[in-house]
Amino acid sequence: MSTREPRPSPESSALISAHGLRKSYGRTEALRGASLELREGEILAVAGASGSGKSTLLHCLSGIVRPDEGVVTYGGEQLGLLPEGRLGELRRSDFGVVFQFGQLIPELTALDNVAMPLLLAGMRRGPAQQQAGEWLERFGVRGQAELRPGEMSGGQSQRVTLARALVTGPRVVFADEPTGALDTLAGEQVMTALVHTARESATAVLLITHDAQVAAYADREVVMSDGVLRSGSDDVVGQEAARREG
Ligand SMILES: Nc1ncnc2c1ncn2[C@@H]1O[C@H](COP(=O)(O)OP(=O)(O)OP(=O)(O)O)[C@@H](O)[C@H]1O
Repeated sequence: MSTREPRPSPESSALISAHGLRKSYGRTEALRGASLELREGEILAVAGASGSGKSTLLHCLSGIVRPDEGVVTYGGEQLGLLPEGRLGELRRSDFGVVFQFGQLIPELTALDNVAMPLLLAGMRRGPAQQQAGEWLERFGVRGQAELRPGEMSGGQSQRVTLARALVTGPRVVFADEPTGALDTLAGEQVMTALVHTARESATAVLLITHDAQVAAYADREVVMSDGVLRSGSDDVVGQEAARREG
């Protein structure tokens, strides 16, 4: 369904790299020199205690928040140097985001929610709805196409959210506790659907979770602790370098 060009294998170099990220909110240092790499097609879990800085990291990597210090590079471009317009374009075309809940537009049906990013990208209504329907099918929620978010279960609603995040064929999906509000079975269905689709389309996934069972779906896991990533050999090396420089 994606029209993207073929890309190098998942073993190739970093798609996104972050080096020495620092971000404070008032006196709270949410990030204190975090570095990591996400490779093409890789599923990377970021674990860590509540308040350790995981969501802030995701916001910096996806260009939602600008770090106070440090560099995020995506596909060779430094996000910090991009004008707001280009950053917005990149977020719409190359990045998909899935949060814990509440991202769907409550007034729209599941079908229209999933068609929305395609309409924003300039696709006509008919083809956008057709493509949205195919993505609902893929995530097992075609039967819910005409329902609004308030009329669906949490698991169904999250699968619609995944369809919406993936419908534009992003190269990276940022998922912040995507199963956090679900029971075990619904969580497993959502993770299976996400991982299957990501593998099929070689989409990289940055997955934030405190749940070891969810992290087990990833290729690799790093742990955030007090604003730095403490494990994962590549990342530790990056942080050591950032500390020496900083
Ligand atoms: N917009 C904000 N304004 C003020 N403080 C913030 C903001 N965002 C995050 N923080 C603070 O920064 C720190 C890191 O928060 P962050 O949400 O990144 O952690 P987290 O590891 O994702 O936590 P959780 O697992 O509970 O979601 C926390 O102390 C938090 O209170």
